[in-house]
Amino acid sequence: MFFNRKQRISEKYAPVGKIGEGTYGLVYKARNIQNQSGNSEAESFVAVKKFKSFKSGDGISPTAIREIKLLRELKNPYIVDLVDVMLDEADKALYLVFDYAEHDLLEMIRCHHNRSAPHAMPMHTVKSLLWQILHGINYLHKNWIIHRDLKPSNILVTGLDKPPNERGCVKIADFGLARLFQSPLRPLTDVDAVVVTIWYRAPELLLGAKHYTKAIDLWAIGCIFAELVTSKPLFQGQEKERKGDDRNPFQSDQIDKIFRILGKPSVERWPGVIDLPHWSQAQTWQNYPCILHDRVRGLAKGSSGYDLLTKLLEYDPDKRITAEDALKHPFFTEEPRPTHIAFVDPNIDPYKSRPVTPLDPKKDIGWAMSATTSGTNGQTPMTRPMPQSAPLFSSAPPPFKRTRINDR
Ligand SMILES: Nc1ncnc2c1ncn2[C@@H]1O[C@H](COP(=O)(O)OP(=O)(O)OP(=O)(O)O)[C@@H](O)[C@H]1O
Repeated sequence: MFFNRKQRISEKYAPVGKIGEGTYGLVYKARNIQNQSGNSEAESFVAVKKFKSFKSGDGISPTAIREIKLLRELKNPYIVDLVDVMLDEADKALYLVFDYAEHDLLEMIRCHHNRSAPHAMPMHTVKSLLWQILHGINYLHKNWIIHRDLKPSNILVTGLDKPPNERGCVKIADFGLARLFQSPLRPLTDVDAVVVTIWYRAPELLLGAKHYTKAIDLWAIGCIFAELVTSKPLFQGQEKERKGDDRNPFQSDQIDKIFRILGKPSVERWPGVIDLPHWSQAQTWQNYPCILHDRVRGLAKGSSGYDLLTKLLEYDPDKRITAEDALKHPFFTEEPRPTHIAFVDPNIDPYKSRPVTPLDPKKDIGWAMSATTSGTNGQTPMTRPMPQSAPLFSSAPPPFKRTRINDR
């Protein structure tokens, strides 16, 4: 199924428009043409992620190919489905085709933050989103995959184009790609001024820990939980740019923002902190009282929701709650109970549809323009499913330029 059928991407998916530009490439909305055979099936959409050109001869390693295969085998209701992997011979690009989701948390939160009419996200929605995120991450962690880049734009949510019982459902995106296409501690800014947000980054990484653990995903989930409740990022540090050889500078402002809200960690509370490279510098800073309850007023101090939040935002990664234990927390057995449909009414989607930008012939080359080229001269780019040993990238592909997340 994965490698054995030769087929052009344009035979399976018709581009509709562009929906985004991430670190690795452009993302398009496309119509699934094969689903349209017969009138009975409803129109279905996919998101096609185009990874930038590969040079023939330079290669993706067999290990990376195995990992993409592995990603295709991961199936969970709360993980975005990778439905196809294709190579385009003409524009030398790799296309990953995902199931389409109408929303992401960045846009949903923005809708509640709306300056003219701010309104908090309903607690049923907050709890259902958090519960689904934890289920998806628990599944990934059980499969030994650490997401590493959890943030609101990577948490997708399905809309009304899906059947009623599949609406308002979380689909975690962008997992696994980090390990495939970036070095473990990717610089925060790259040659093309790509900015990676640090707001969801765990304190152990900020203080210089060299290894990713599952606990870093739980920290990010804690930050996202607080943001769902307040419609504002909890720790908004200023990113320090990389200079010269220093690819991962000490993000002192981000750690300062955390200390100012949670208080500075003590060695008694987090014994391992003394082994972290930047602790000697950070420990000299002023101490602050914990004011978390003041920042997350939607969760009363003695409530189960507040208790779960503090367990997710535990400084010591060894003591931080796991996804499995978080799912057993009393917060989820109290009313309102979480459901797999996060909308209050499955027939009403209160969020704006994802903006789709028209295709630009100057930028959207190859398959994205195939809808126009195929009709004229029949020269549609030849695209085929990825062969097992196909060379792609010998090293990480050049990242696309993107806007800062806080500017979006
Ligand atoms: N399966 C999908 N369905 C619908 N939209 C998607 C899908 N996958 C990604 N997107 C959207 O496409 C846009 C770009 O996504 P992408 O993951 O490439 O970048 P990002 O998350 O914005 O940044 P980064 O690459 O740094 O993580 C985002 O708005 C994202 O929500």
